Amino acid sequence: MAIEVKICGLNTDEAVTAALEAKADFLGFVFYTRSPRHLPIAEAVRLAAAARGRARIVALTVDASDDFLSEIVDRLNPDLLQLHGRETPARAAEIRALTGVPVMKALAISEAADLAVVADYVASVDRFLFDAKPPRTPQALPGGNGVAFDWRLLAGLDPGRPHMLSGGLDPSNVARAIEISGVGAVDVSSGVEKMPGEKDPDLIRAFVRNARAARAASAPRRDP
Ligand SMILES: O=C(O)c1ccccc1NCC(=O)[C@H](O)[C@H](O)COP(=O)(O)O
Repeated sequence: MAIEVKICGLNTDEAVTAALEAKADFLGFVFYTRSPRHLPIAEAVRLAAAARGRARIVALTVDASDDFLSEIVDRLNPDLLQLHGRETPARAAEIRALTGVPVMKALAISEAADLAVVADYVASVDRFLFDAKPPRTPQALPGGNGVAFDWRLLAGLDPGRPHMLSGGLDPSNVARAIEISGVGAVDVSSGVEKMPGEKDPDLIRAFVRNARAARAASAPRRDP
């Protein structure tokens, strides 16, 4: 079964076109003002128009308010909400009920013990995104830092929901990351950029190609 690929932090027509032509499965738009990938909602709506029906549209937020989430959902109509902050299981369930949109909870991983919270979230979310812990620096973002974690921690894991691996992936390591972790889906942001916030179409194409060429060790769960 083909590996699913999400390209996150898209912010130009050129990058969206590259991701669609490469047949990425998910296109992520970041709504977080501290990020170099942050987009005003109107710009995300414009960029996402080309993607609708060709790839799933993901809206990434960080501890967003009900009002902001409702505005994103009303205007962008995303297929998935990526929760990349400190949202609790109760808050994730609340957001899913409020918006009616499936949610993917990002969990920061550096050791096996960090996976224990999966059980707390499983009833409240539709997908998991396993990402690295951000560096402990004042300027670090909650994600998109280009930092990897030990992919072996995910080998053989069944979190009860479809899951994606992210954190420090790039075209040169994505196939190995898939083979070691056994995941059926991967997510990338800074590994397909020339500099923070500036996507490189060639790297996007190479990432998708190399991910699809990897030998998946396990059958991925599908949908939503
Ligand atoms: O990308 C951002 O700027 C960002 C900001 C705030 C929260 C999350 C963010 N990105 C999350 C992603 O989905 C990234 O794709 C994921 O963390 C992997 O990033 P990278 O290691 O740069 O590939």
